[in-house]
Amino acid sequence: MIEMKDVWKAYPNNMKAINGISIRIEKGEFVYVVGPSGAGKSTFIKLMYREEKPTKGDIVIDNINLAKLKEKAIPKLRRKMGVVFQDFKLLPTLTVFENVAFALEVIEENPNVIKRKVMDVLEIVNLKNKARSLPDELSGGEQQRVAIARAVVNSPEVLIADEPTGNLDPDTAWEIMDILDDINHRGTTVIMATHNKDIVNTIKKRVIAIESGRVVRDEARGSYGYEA
Ligand SMILES: Nc1ncnc2c1ncn2[C@@H]1O[C@H](COP(=O)(O)OP(=O)(O)OP(=O)(O)O)[C@@H](O)[C@H]1O
Repeated sequence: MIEMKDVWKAYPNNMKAINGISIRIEKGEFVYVVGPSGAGKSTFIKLMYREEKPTKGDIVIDNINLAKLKEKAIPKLRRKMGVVFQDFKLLPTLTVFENVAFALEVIEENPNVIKRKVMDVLEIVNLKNKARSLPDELSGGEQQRVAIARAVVNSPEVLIADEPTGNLDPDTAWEIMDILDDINHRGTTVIMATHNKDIVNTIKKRVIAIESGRVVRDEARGSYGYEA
C-alpha cells in the first residue's frame, strides 16, 4: 500500500512541481498517471521511489515514511520497488543476463539462485534466447523487456514505470503493455506515467490525472482525457 498525505514538492529553483497531493494506492492495483507535459508526473513518480524528497507531507510505503527515511535505508526501500524508464538505462557492456543479474549480485545472492531467478524472469519477458546478447544487439522493445526483467527480478511489491513505451513504435508498445499486465496479474502493483492515449483508453485501469502538480481526476477504469 502506498499513501501520499498532502505532499508538496518545490525544486531548489523554487519550481513548485507538486502542490498538495493526497492519494492511496492499494496492493495489486494498476494505475496510469497522465497529464500534460510539465504537469508533475515524473516528480510524482520520483517521490515514490525516493529519487526526490517531498518539501512537505508524508509518503508511506508499507509502513515506511519516505519523508523521514535516512539515506542509508534507501537501498532497503528500493528492494521493494522496481523502476523502468523511457530510455531503458541498460549497462551497455553487460549481456542481457548480466544486466538482469546485477541487482541480485549487489545484494550478494547465491549464484545458483541468481541463475534461476534471472532465467525465470527472462522467460516472463520472453527473452531467454537472448540471454547472451548485448543491449545494442537488441531492438528497442527487447531492450525495454530486459529493463522490465531487471526491475522485477527481485520480486518487488511495486513496479514504477515512467513512460515505458515512450521510445517505442505502437506495436512494440502493446507488447510491453502485455508484459506489464502479466506482471500485475502475478501480484505486483504497477504505477505507470504515460502519454499513450490509445493504451490508456483501451486497456482500462485506474487513471490519476495530474495538472499543475495537483490531482484533477482519479477514476477507476478511467480514460486518457487529453488530446494525444
Ligand atoms: N530537477 C528539477 N529542478 C527544477 N525543476 C524541475 C526539475 N525536475 C522537474 N522540474 C520542473 O517541475 C515541473 C514538473 O516536471 P515533471 O518532469 O515532473 O513533469 P512531467 O509531467 O513528468 O512532464 P513530461 O510529461 O514532459 O515528462 C516542470 O515545470 C519541470 O520543469
